[in-house]
Amino acid sequence: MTSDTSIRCVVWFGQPTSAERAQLAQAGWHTRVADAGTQGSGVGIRRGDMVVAMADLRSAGNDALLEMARLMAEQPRLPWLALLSADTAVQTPDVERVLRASIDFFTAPIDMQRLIETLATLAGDTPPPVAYTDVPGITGASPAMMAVVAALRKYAPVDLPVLITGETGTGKEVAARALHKLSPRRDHPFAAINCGALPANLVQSELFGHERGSFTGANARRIGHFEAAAGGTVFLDEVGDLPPDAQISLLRLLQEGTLERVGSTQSIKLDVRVLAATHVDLEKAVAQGRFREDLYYRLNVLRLRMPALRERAEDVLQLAQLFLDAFRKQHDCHARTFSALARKALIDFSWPGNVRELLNRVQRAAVVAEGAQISVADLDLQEVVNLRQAHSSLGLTRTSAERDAVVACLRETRFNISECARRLKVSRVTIYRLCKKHQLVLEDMH
Ligand SMILES: Nc1ncnc2c1ncn2[C@@H]1O[C@H](COP(=O)(O)OP(=O)(O)OP(=O)(O)O)[C@@H](O)[C@H]1O
Repeated sequence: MTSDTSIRCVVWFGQPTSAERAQLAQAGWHTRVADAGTQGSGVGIRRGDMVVAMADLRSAGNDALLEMARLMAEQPRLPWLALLSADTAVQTPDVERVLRASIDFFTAPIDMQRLIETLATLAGDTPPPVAYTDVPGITGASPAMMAVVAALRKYAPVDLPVLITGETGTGKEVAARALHKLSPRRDHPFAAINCGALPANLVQSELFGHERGSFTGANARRIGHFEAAAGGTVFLDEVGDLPPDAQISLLRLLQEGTLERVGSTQSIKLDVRVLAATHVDLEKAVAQGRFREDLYYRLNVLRLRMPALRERAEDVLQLAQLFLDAFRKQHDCHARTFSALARKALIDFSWPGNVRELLNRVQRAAVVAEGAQISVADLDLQEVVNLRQAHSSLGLTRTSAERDAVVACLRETRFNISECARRLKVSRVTIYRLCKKHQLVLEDMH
């Protein structure tokens, strides 16, 4: 974190041009030129300063390059950026090492605007991810999330039950809280109850309360969660787990707006809005007789489906950065961003545990990451990368086998396209298409 007195400094290993220095100064960055060979770790970093290191390879000779790679290995906590000339040989091992250790790289002519934007991101200046100010807790700008936000705005002021569906960790409770906060009930209580976690013999008393002496251990009158939330909203998570007697009581509350405490026959009038969530197929539970059909219709007046994270890949990076930034505010952690490979893995992963899993993985990665960027290994997503590589090498194998088969058949048929098509059991047009795809020029092959 930077403080008011901290400075923003680019420690430049190499030679910045005066125009580059001037533009950085204008953006609030002080440039300190350092010599990789002599300065090593003594770059004069003050605690609290925001420092970014620049590995300028544009005119670096072999020795400077080696020094730079060594320095980067020694200073993994510094965020490094690399500058390349148009003819830097990027495939050489030393340049590769530098690029791997860099958060980003820029090729001459340097796009100073992008460079300054990157510095601002590293300093934490980027505007927070799109968080809908009037829809608290909801982040994401994907079309699927926009649809959710539109539904939340529409449903919030209507005093009817909402059935929220979606896989585990998709944000059903977040959506329920948003509905409450956007509704006229916002100044009254919000109670979230996981029906699956209530002890079976106490569900009725937990939800609707009990009178003194109504069962063994009921030493005093107790009001239940519904009464405690009077005037507000009750969110019933895993509503499909409610036992039959609690289903009847809930139906009565929804139909007549009344409840009875366990051990009492007195009806109590109550004003609460009920939101319910399920990650199981409630229709199936109705068909199997495990859930009352009349209650299902009462709860399912308005329906909201929370999309799985894999359906909104656009949101993954935004959420990941949001979770990392939030973690950094609370903990001393070096990680500021994600490596390019880690970003790709985050997008490619299927996220069976949805947003909750993303949050957990990012927090764990932030703890274990050694440097400024979170790697694939920190996220424990190495398998995703391996799978992608396996797919791409399978693709390459298929492509080269296809090319070989076409070339062999063309040779055998003495470049008779009709005969080749007949033997490969494809049309003549397909043979021409395959020749084009594999860049086979028929005249060259004779
Ligand atoms: N759109 C979002 N923006 C920011 N954080 C989110 C979002 N959606 C979910 N989260 C976070 O993900 C975690 C899981 O969300 P939540 O508990 O609402 O999921 P759920 O669908 O109710 O899960 P379950 O079915 O397991 O009860 C929470 O920490 C929540 O804050």
